[in-house]
Amino acid sequence: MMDRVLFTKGHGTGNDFVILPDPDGALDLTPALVAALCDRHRGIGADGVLRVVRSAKHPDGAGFAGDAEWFMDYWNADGSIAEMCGNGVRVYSRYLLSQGLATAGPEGLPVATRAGVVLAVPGELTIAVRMTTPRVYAASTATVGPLTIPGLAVDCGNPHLVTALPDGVDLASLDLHLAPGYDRAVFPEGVNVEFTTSGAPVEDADLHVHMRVYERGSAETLSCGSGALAVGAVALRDAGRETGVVAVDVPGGRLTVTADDRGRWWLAGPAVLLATGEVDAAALS
Ligand SMILES: N[C@@H](CCC[C@H](N)C(=O)O)C(=O)O
Repeated sequence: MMDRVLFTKGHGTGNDFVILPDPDGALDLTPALVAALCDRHRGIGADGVLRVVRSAKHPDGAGFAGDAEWFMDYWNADGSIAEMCGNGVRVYSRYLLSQGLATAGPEGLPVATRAGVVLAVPGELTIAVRMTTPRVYAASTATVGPLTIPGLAVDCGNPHLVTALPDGVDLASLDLHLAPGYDRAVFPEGVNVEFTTSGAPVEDADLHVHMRVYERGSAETLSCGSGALAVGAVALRDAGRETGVVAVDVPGGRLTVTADDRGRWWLAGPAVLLATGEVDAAALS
Protein backbone atom coordinates (compact mmCIF):
# COMPACT_ATOMS: atom_id res chain seq x y z
CA MET A 1 0.00 0.00 0.00
CA MET A 2 1.32 3.43 -0.97
CA ASP A 3 1.82 6.08 1.73
CA ARG A 4 0.94 9.19 -0.17
CA VAL A 5 -1.64 9.40 -2.91
CA LEU A 6 -1.75 12.33 -5.35
CA PHE A 7 -5.21 13.67 -6.07
CA THR A 8 -7.16 16.45 -7.70
CA LYS A 9 -10.63 17.43 -6.56
CA GLY A 10 -13.24 18.51 -9.09
CA HIS A 11 -16.96 18.65 -9.73
CA GLY A 12 -19.63 18.99 -12.37
CA THR A 13 -22.76 20.80 -11.18
CA GLY A 14 -21.86 19.82 -7.63
CA ASN A 15 -21.38 16.09 -8.36
CA ASP A 16 -17.88 15.88 -6.88
CA PHE A 17 -14.98 13.56 -7.48
CA VAL A 18 -11.54 12.67 -6.22
CA ILE A 19 -9.37 12.26 -9.32
CA LEU A 20 -6.44 9.86 -8.91
CA PRO A 21 -3.71 10.01 -11.56
CA ASP A 22 -2.51 6.44 -12.14
CA PRO A 23 -1.41 6.27 -15.80
CA ASP A 24 0.20 2.84 -15.51
CA GLY A 25 -2.39 1.23 -13.25
CA ALA A 26 0.08 0.86 -10.38
CA LEU A 27 -2.25 2.04 -7.62
CA ASP A 28 -3.74 -0.66 -5.38
CA LEU A 29 -7.22 0.87 -5.45
CA THR A 30 -9.63 -1.07 -3.25
CA PRO A 31 -13.29 -0.49 -2.25
CA ALA A 32 -12.08 0.38 1.27
CA LEU A 33 -9.60 3.00 0.00
CA VAL A 34 -12.26 4.54 -2.27
CA ALA A 35 -14.79 4.70 0.57
CA ALA A 36 -12.18 6.27 2.88
CA LEU A 37 -11.18 8.90 0.30
CA CYS A 38 -14.85 9.78 -0.29
CA ASP A 39 -15.68 10.04 3.43
CA ARG A 40 -16.76 13.66 3.99
CA HIS A 41 -15.51 13.79 7.57
CA ARG A 42 -12.42 11.58 7.69
CA GLY A 43 -11.38 11.67 4.03
CA ILE A 44 -11.31 14.19 1.19
CA GLY A 45 -15.02 13.81 0.58
CA ALA A 46 -16.66 13.07 -2.77
CA ASP A 47 -19.50 11.29 -4.53
CA GLY A 48 -17.00 9.12 -6.35
CA VAL A 49 -13.45 8.46 -7.50
CA LEU A 50 -12.11 8.80 -11.03
CA ARG A 51 -8.91 6.84 -11.56
CA VAL A 52 -7.01 8.23 -14.58
CA VAL A 53 -5.41 5.18 -16.16
CA ARG A 54 -4.29 4.29 -19.68
CA SER A 55 -6.85 1.97 -21.29
CA ALA A 56 -4.11 -0.52 -22.11
CA LYS A 57 -3.15 -0.69 -18.42
CA HIS A 58 -6.57 -1.60 -17.00
CA PRO A 59 -8.33 -4.92 -17.54
CA ASP A 60 -11.70 -3.19 -18.16
CA GLY A 61 -10.13 -0.67 -20.54
CA ALA A 62 -7.80 -2.83 -22.59
CA GLY A 63 -10.48 -3.66 -25.19
CA PHE A 64 -10.86 0.06 -25.94
CA ALA A 65 -7.14 0.88 -26.15
CA GLY A 66 -7.23 1.17 -29.95
CA ASP A 67 -9.96 3.84 -29.77
CA ALA A 68 -9.16 5.76 -26.60
CA GLU A 69 -5.82 6.16 -24.85
CA TRP A 70 -7.44 6.91 -21.47
CA PHE A 71 -9.90 4.86 -19.40
CA MET A 72 -12.14 6.42 -16.74
CA ASP A 73 -12.11 3.89 -13.90
CA TYR A 74 -15.16 5.16 -11.99
CA TRP A 75 -15.98 4.14 -8.40
CA ASN A 76 -18.97 5.20 -6.29
CA ALA A 77 -18.46 6.63 -2.80
CA ASP A 78 -19.33 3.28 -1.17
CA GLY A 79 -16.51 1.55 -3.07
CA SER A 80 -18.69 -0.05 -5.75
CA ILE A 81 -17.84 0.25 -9.43
CA ALA A 82 -20.16 1.73 -12.07
CA GLU A 83 -20.20 1.51 -15.84
CA MET A 84 -20.77 5.19 -16.56
CA CYS A 85 -20.65 8.61 -14.94
CA GLY A 86 -21.72 11.49 -17.17
CA ASN A 87 -20.49 14.27 -14.89
CA GLY A 88 -17.40 12.23 -14.12
CA VAL A 89 -16.42 11.91 -17.74
CA ARG A 90 -16.74 15.67 -18.21
CA VAL A 91 -14.55 16.38 -15.16
CA TYR A 92 -12.15 13.59 -16.20
CA SER A 93 -11.77 15.15 -19.66
CA ARG A 94 -11.13 18.55 -18.11
CA TYR A 95 -8.37 16.93 -16.05
CA LEU A 96 -6.72 15.21 -19.04
CA LEU A 97 -6.75 18.46 -21.00
CA SER A 98 -5.51 20.61 -18.12
CA GLN A 99 -2.59 18.25 -17.46
CA GLY A 100 -1.62 18.05 -21.13
CA LEU A 101 -2.26 14.30 -21.08
CA ALA A 102 -4.53 14.55 -24.12
CA THR A 103 -5.81 17.00 -26.70
CA ALA A 104 -9.21 17.12 -28.35
CA GLY A 105 -9.17 16.34 -32.07
CA PRO A 106 -11.75 17.67 -34.57
CA GLU A 107 -14.30 15.10 -33.33
CA GLY A 108 -13.43 15.59 -29.65
CA LEU A 109 -11.44 13.65 -27.08
CA PRO A 110 -12.25 9.92 -26.86
CA VAL A 111 -12.53 8.56 -23.33
CA ALA A 112 -13.07 4.87 -22.59
CA THR A 113 -15.59 3.90 -19.91
CA ARG A 114 -17.03 0.52 -18.90
CA ALA A 115 -20.06 1.46 -21.03
CA GLY A 116 -17.97 2.15 -24.14
CA VAL A 117 -16.04 5.05 -25.65
CA VAL A 118 -17.54 8.54 -25.37
CA LEU A 119 -16.34 11.76 -27.00
CA ALA A 120 -15.73 14.94 -25.00
CA VAL A 121 -15.89 18.33 -26.70
CA PRO A 122 -14.45 21.05 -24.47
CA GLY A 123 -15.71 24.61 -24.23
CA GLU A 124 -14.21 27.29 -22.01
CA LEU A 125 -16.31 26.52 -18.94
CA THR A 126 -18.46 23.66 -20.10
CA ILE A 127 -17.69 20.27 -21.54
CA ALA A 128 -20.14 18.45 -23.80
CA VAL A 129 -19.90 14.69 -24.10
CA ARG A 130 -21.37 12.56 -26.84
CA MET A 131 -22.83 9.80 -24.68
CA THR A 132 -23.95 6.30 -25.56
CA THR A 133 -27.57 6.25 -26.76
CA PRO A 134 -30.02 5.99 -23.85
CA ARG A 135 -32.53 3.11 -24.09
CA VAL A 136 -35.95 3.33 -22.43
CA TYR A 137 -36.99 -0.28 -21.86
CA ALA A 138 -39.56 -0.95 -19.10
CA ALA A 139 -42.17 0.55 -16.79
CA SER A 140 -41.46 0.32 -13.07
CA THR A 141 -42.02 2.16 -9.79
CA ALA A 142 -40.02 3.70 -6.95
CA THR A 143 -41.22 4.04 -3.39
CA VAL A 144 -40.39 6.92 -1.06
CA GLY A 145 -42.04 6.62 2.33
CA PRO A 146 -45.76 6.06 1.65
CA LEU A 147 -45.50 7.17 -2.01
CA THR A 148 -45.34 4.77 -4.95
CA ILE A 149 -44.18 6.74 -7.97
CA PRO A 150 -44.43 5.42 -11.54
CA GLY A 151 -41.42 5.60 -13.80
CA LEU A 152 -39.48 4.20 -16.71
CA ALA A 153 -36.29 2.16 -16.73
CA VAL A 154 -33.56 3.69 -18.87
CA ASP A 155 -30.21 2.14 -19.74
CA CYS A 156 -27.50 4.77 -20.14
CA GLY A 157 -24.72 2.22 -19.86
CA ASN A 158 -25.65 2.28 -16.17
CA PRO A 159 -29.19 1.70 -14.87
CA HIS A 160 -31.71 4.47 -14.20
CA LEU A 161 -35.33 4.72 -13.10
CA VAL A 162 -36.86 8.05 -14.17
CA THR A 163 -39.98 8.83 -12.17
CA ALA A 164 -42.48 11.68 -12.57
CA LEU A 165 -43.93 13.04 -9.36
CA PRO A 166 -47.72 13.06 -9.16
CA ASP A 167 -49.52 16.42 -9.06
CA GLY A 168 -49.42 17.94 -5.62
CA VAL A 169 -46.10 16.36 -4.57
CA ASP A 170 -43.36 18.93 -4.27
CA LEU A 171 -39.90 17.86 -5.49
CA ALA A 172 -38.15 19.75 -2.70
CA SER A 173 -40.25 18.05 -0.04
CA LEU A 174 -39.21 14.47 -0.95
CA ASP A 175 -37.26 12.86 1.85
CA LEU A 176 -34.28 11.19 0.15
CA HIS A 177 -32.28 10.48 3.30
CA LEU A 178 -33.13 6.82 2.84
CA ALA A 179 -32.73 4.86 -0.37
CA PRO A 180 -35.94 4.69 -2.42
CA GLY A 181 -37.47 1.25 -2.90
CA TYR A 182 -37.37 -0.31 -6.39
CA ASP A 183 -38.11 -3.62 -8.10
CA ARG A 184 -35.04 -5.84 -7.87
CA ALA A 185 -36.37 -8.07 -10.62
CA VAL A 186 -36.16 -5.09 -13.04
CA PHE A 187 -32.87 -3.77 -11.60
CA PRO A 188 -30.83 -6.74 -10.37
CA GLU A 189 -27.66 -4.62 -10.26
CA GLY A 190 -29.32 -1.75 -8.36
CA VAL A 191 -30.44 1.53 -9.89
CA ASN A 192 -30.04 5.30 -9.83
CA VAL A 193 -33.47 6.84 -9.22
CA GLU A 194 -34.40 10.22 -10.69
CA PHE A 195 -37.42 12.20 -9.46
CA THR A 196 -38.75 14.82 -11.86
CA THR A 197 -41.27 17.57 -12.35
CA SER A 198 -41.66 19.60 -15.53
CA GLY A 199 -40.41 23.18 -15.54
CA ALA A 200 -41.59 26.44 -17.10
CA PRO A 201 -40.17 27.19 -20.59
CA VAL A 202 -36.54 28.39 -20.62
CA GLU A 203 -34.50 30.02 -23.37
CA ASP A 204 -32.43 27.77 -25.66
CA ALA A 205 -34.25 24.57 -24.71
CA ASP A 206 -37.31 22.80 -26.11
CA LEU A 207 -38.16 21.19 -22.79
CA HIS A 208 -37.34 21.92 -19.17
CA VAL A 209 -37.29 19.42 -16.31
CA HIS A 210 -36.41 19.67 -12.61
CA MET A 211 -34.73 16.61 -11.15
CA ARG A 212 -33.40 15.18 -7.92
CA VAL A 213 -31.50 11.92 -7.82
CA TYR A 214 -30.68 9.14 -5.40
CA GLU A 215 -27.59 7.45 -6.80
CA ARG A 216 -26.69 3.81 -6.48
CA GLY A 217 -23.56 3.70 -4.35
CA SER A 218 -23.51 7.41 -3.44
CA ALA A 219 -26.96 8.31 -1.96
CA GLU A 220 -28.51 11.68 -2.87
CA THR A 221 -26.12 13.82 -4.94
CA LEU A 222 -26.41 17.37 -6.22
CA SER A 223 -26.33 16.14 -9.81
CA CYS A 224 -26.04 13.05 -12.00
CA GLY A 225 -25.08 13.40 -15.66
CA SER A 226 -26.20 9.98 -16.81
CA GLY A 227 -29.38 10.57 -14.80
CA ALA A 228 -29.96 13.83 -16.67
CA LEU A 229 -29.43 11.95 -19.95
CA ALA A 230 -32.06 9.40 -18.88
CA VAL A 231 -34.44 12.20 -17.89
CA GLY A 232 -33.84 13.95 -21.23
CA ALA A 233 -34.60 10.74 -23.12
CA VAL A 234 -37.88 10.25 -21.24
CA ALA A 235 -38.89 13.92 -21.64
CA LEU A 236 -38.34 13.83 -25.42
CA ARG A 237 -40.15 10.49 -25.69
CA ASP A 238 -43.12 11.83 -23.68
CA ALA A 239 -43.22 14.88 -25.98
CA GLY A 240 -43.26 12.60 -29.04
CA ARG A 241 -39.96 13.98 -30.26
CA GLU A 242 -36.86 12.24 -31.58
CA THR A 243 -34.63 15.31 -31.46
CA GLY A 244 -34.46 18.37 -29.24
CA VAL A 245 -32.79 20.11 -26.35
CA VAL A 246 -33.80 19.44 -22.74
CA ALA A 247 -32.65 21.69 -19.89
CA VAL A 248 -32.36 19.55 -16.75
CA ASP A 249 -32.14 21.53 -13.51
CA VAL A 250 -30.54 19.66 -10.64
CA PRO A 251 -29.81 20.97 -7.13
CA GLY A 252 -26.24 21.75 -8.29
CA GLY A 253 -27.09 23.69 -11.44
CA ARG A 254 -28.17 23.04 -15.03
CA LEU A 255 -27.26 20.27 -17.43
CA THR A 256 -28.32 20.23 -21.07
CA VAL A 257 -29.24 17.09 -22.96
CA THR A 258 -29.44 17.24 -26.75
CA ALA A 259 -30.64 14.60 -29.18
CA ASP A 260 -29.42 15.87 -32.55
CA ASP A 261 -30.62 15.14 -36.06
CA ARG A 262 -27.76 12.68 -36.58
CA GLY A 263 -29.04 10.42 -33.81
CA ARG A 264 -26.34 11.55 -31.38
CA TRP A 265 -26.98 12.24 -27.68
CA TRP A 266 -25.05 14.98 -25.91
CA LEU A 267 -24.69 15.91 -22.25
CA ALA A 268 -23.29 19.37 -21.52
CA GLY A 269 -22.53 21.40 -18.42
CA PRO A 270 -19.75 22.89 -16.33
CA ALA A 271 -16.69 20.86 -15.34
CA VAL A 272 -14.48 22.37 -12.66
CA LEU A 273 -11.11 21.42 -11.15
CA LEU A 274 -10.64 22.88 -7.69
CA ALA A 275 -7.54 21.69 -5.92
CA THR A 276 -4.61 19.34 -6.11
CA GLY A 277 -2.80 17.72 -3.21
CA GLU A 278 -1.47 14.62 -1.55
CA VAL A 279 -3.30 12.45 0.94
CA ASP A 280 -1.65 10.29 3.57
CA ALA A 281 -3.24 6.91 2.87
CA ALA A 282 -2.23 5.59 6.28
CA ALA A 283 -4.23 8.37 7.97
CA LEU A 284 -7.45 7.39 6.20
CA SER A 285 -9.62 5.19 8.34
N1 LIG B 1 -23.02 10.72 -10.95
C1 LIG B 1 -22.79 9.95 -12.10
C2 LIG B 1 -23.26 8.51 -12.04
C3 LIG B 1 -22.34 7.69 -11.15
C4 LIG B 1 -22.61 6.20 -11.19
C5 LIG B 1 -23.89 5.81 -10.53
N2 LIG B 1 -23.96 6.14 -9.15
C6 LIG B 1 -24.09 4.29 -10.73
O1 LIG B 1 -23.80 3.51 -9.81
O2 LIG B 1 -24.52 3.90 -11.82
C7 LIG B 1 -23.17 10.66 -13.37
O3 LIG B 1 -22.93 11.88 -13.43
O4 LIG B 1 -23.62 10.03 -14.33
